[in-house]
Amino acid sequence: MDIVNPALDDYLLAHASPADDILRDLVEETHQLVPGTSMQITHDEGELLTMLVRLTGAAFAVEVGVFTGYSSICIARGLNADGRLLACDVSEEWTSVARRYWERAGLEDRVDLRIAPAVETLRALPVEETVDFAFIDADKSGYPTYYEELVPRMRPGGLIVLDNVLRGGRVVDPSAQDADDRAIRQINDTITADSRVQSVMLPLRDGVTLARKR
Ligand SMILES: C[S@@+](CC[C@H](N)C(=O)[O-])C[C@H]1O[C@@H](n2cnc3c(N)ncnc32)[C@H](O)[C@@H]1O
Repeated sequence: MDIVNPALDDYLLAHASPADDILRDLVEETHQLVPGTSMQITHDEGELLTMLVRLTGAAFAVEVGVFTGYSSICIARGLNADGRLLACDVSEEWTSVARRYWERAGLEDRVDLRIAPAVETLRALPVEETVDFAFIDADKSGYPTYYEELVPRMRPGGLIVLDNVLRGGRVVDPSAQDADDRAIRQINDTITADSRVQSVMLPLRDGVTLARKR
């Protein structure tokens, strides 16, 4: 199911501030490494992340799901001067690409990569309100857990962004019942009912939720 008319999707993509050579090269290399992949966020979503990180004045950000590093570059670029990004993934192979591009973008000192199941990395953080910005874009069945680990660690006014919350429209297809479908419906309903946050779901690409801690 198209979330947005494909022609309008192209138009939207063409009307975000343009990507630089680093991001363009990363897209090309990623598609050579994983042909046909849809895992990488698109450029307009990346611009949105950088803008949101800047708007929240973030100094400490957490990313769950690095892959080859597109979203981490966008987040790290929005951090304030001494900002830090804790980046969680399980793949040495994919994040080795990310490391090269962080270096090329001059961001390697800002990113702390942890190769481990993200739930372990998140649970190892003190339960204190220190996180300014978080982006969740990893295994869909983990979203409810990642969200619950992050909310108590977000500072008031901090923002959690979740990707793929529409699952290509499967959220409104009653016959779509795999574990990921159920997890995404669960987290969408949880966030809507969660008085700790103010939330809105955007029909950008595969659906993006913004949840701001009150
Ligand atoms: C959709 S991709 C992330 C795309 C990335 N945000 C980007 O912009 O290119 C999902 C990533 O989550 C990682 N992942 C899957 N399960 C994970 C887990 N349990 N803990 C941490 N990362 C995980 C995968 O290795 C993969 O790199």
